[in-house]
Amino acid sequence: MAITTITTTTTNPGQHYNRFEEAKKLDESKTRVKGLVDPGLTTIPHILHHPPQNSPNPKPSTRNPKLSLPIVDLSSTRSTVVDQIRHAASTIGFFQIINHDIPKIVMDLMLSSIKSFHELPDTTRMQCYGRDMSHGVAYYTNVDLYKCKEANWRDSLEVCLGPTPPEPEYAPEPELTVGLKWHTDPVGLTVLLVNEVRGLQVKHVEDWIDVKPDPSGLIVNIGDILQEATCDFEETMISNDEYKSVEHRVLANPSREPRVSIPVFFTSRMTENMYGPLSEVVSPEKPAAYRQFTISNFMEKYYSEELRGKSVMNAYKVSNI
Ligand SMILES: O=C(O)CCC(=O)C(=O)O
Ligand SMILES: [Fe+2]
Repeated sequence: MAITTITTTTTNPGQHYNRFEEAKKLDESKTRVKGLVDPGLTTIPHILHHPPQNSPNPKPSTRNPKLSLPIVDLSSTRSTVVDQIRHAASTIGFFQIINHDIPKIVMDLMLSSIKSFHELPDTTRMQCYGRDMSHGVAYYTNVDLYKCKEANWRDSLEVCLGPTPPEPEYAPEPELTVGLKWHTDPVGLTVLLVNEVRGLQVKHVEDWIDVKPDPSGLIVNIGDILQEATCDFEETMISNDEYKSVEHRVLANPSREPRVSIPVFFTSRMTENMYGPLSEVVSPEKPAAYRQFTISNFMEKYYSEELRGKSVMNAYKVSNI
């Protein structure tokens, strides 16, 4: 793994700090960002300071004050649902689904069990800390801790659910987050369950839309690689810009109640198969906007950098070759 040392200036001119050393200290202490506030810390370490351009809009958008995520009601007729999803996927790139038949009690139990995991005594939880996904489970603070300039206020429990689920002793638990830099998801589709603590924002043209989650709904967003969920996972495509993988971020959580989110990422296997825009979405008027790629190459590229908007997708644009 390539590790980059980035040294930046503190807010006090003239003072420097070694970002890599601070990242290493945070990682090796296994305290995670939650562990920083547990003893009652009132200031945050420098590594978590973001420049103003990463900060949230101070006010809601004045251009589009009413913008919100489209709702797709899964109890409607199939053709209505298909039309609504197609429209949402090709405009905002995000939508909320309601009437999905997942009992509310199951959703609440998922959220509360994740919260309980993150609240386990340090000694128990620290045993799980690590970035190695070879057993299908990892638990760490900041996926790009050694690559990013500024760290996010976010601890994650990552579980690989398929094709081989984790061994039983590694209990699957998704993740808790209270702050995430703007990014797109390097997957086909993300289905997201969040608790009542707000924070998710979605970029639409020049605005950041505050997502107001429906308590019994699920949020869905289009990822960089749009996937057709066939049984053998072979039919993968980029929709040639027809569907939008949009930038989103999570604001730092000012409340005492932790923000819990459970994103389930649907993606393809890491094969050497070549993927690219499907022939159905390519025409003389709309030639392929992306070159062919392998999922493993795409993922390697994505995780070799810090989380950063659409930079990886753009690297595959035909116009950028
Ligand atoms: O926590 C959230 O609401 C969003 C999480 C997210 O965007 C991600 O994990 O990719
Ligand atoms: Fe995301």
